[in-house]
Amino acid sequence: MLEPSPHRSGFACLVGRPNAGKSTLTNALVGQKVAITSSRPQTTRHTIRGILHRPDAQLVLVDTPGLHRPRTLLGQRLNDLVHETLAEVDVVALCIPADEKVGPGDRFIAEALAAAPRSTKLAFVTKTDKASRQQIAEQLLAVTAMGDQLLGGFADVVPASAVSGEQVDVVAEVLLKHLPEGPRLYPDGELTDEPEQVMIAELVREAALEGVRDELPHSLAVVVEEMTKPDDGPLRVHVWIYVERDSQKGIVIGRGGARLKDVGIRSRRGIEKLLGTKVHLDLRVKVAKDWQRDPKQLQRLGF
Ligand SMILES: Nc1nc2c(ncn2[C@@H]2O[C@H](COP(=O)(O)OP(=O)(O)OP(=O)(O)O)[C@@H](O)[C@H]2O)c(=O)[nH]1
Repeated sequence: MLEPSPHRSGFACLVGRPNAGKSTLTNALVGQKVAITSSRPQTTRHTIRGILHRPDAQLVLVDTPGLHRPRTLLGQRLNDLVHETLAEVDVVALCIPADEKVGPGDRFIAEALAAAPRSTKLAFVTKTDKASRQQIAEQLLAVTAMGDQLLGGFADVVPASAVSGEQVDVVAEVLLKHLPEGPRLYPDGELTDEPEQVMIAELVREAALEGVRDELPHSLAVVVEEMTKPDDGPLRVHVWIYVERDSQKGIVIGRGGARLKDVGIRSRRGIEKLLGTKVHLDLRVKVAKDWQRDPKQLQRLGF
């Protein structure tokens, strides 16, 4: 009789430039929307874990913010978070889009990975649906060469598309293959250990950012102030959206409050789906001046 293969478990983390497709790939791997995707860079603020369950393995995916050169205290905090995460995980995968040349941003991150000696390093060439076969082949070579040069080689380099689903199964297999032997870390069926309130805040944040100007992503923080359940009605969720300036408050609220109303309708749908119950959502917009630079405010807003 064949010996059953040992159970594997551990943590993996996808890193890469802003917009490299980390959140979308995380969602494709876990099969549920846990991380927040947006066509704007640098929207992933929290370390969000998705869990991949297999009979013989369990992978805990940690989705970090994009590693970037910090400009503000918030940027610095995000980078610290990334470095802490990198030092702790078993596998780190650098995501590089198939349709964009390997550049200084990718090399900056590869060098940061070299400073985390414990973990296995992989590379995923993402968004292959946007590139020709020729482009993908060239990108695989370029990424492999960069790995050889900067961190002694990637253990595996895999092309995939989270949008078409092509090769996502291979990405999962490769991530699991490099995990150490170990027991189950979480019960079956658990997809994320993010607190509900953080996920609710992220849903509102995503809706509030949809279709607005470029400087807003870094100037917006969302906090769930209170959740109450009256006997005779749906769950009431009170959420505050913080902006830095009055002008930004105007953008979020929109003419006659139309935009905020729309944000409320769209995020309420997501929250109801997440919680599986009817929700009354109360959204308020507040100005917290220069919150990105103020340690006290950052702490209050959960950073
Ligand atoms: N065509 C295509 N688009 C993709 C794919 N994966 C991601 N995208 C798009 O690329 C953009 C960025 O994707 P994200 O997953 O948010 O990227 P990210 O690396 O998590 O970005 P940050 O949170 O800014 O660090 C979004 O508009 C996605 O829809 C893919 O496989 N194919």
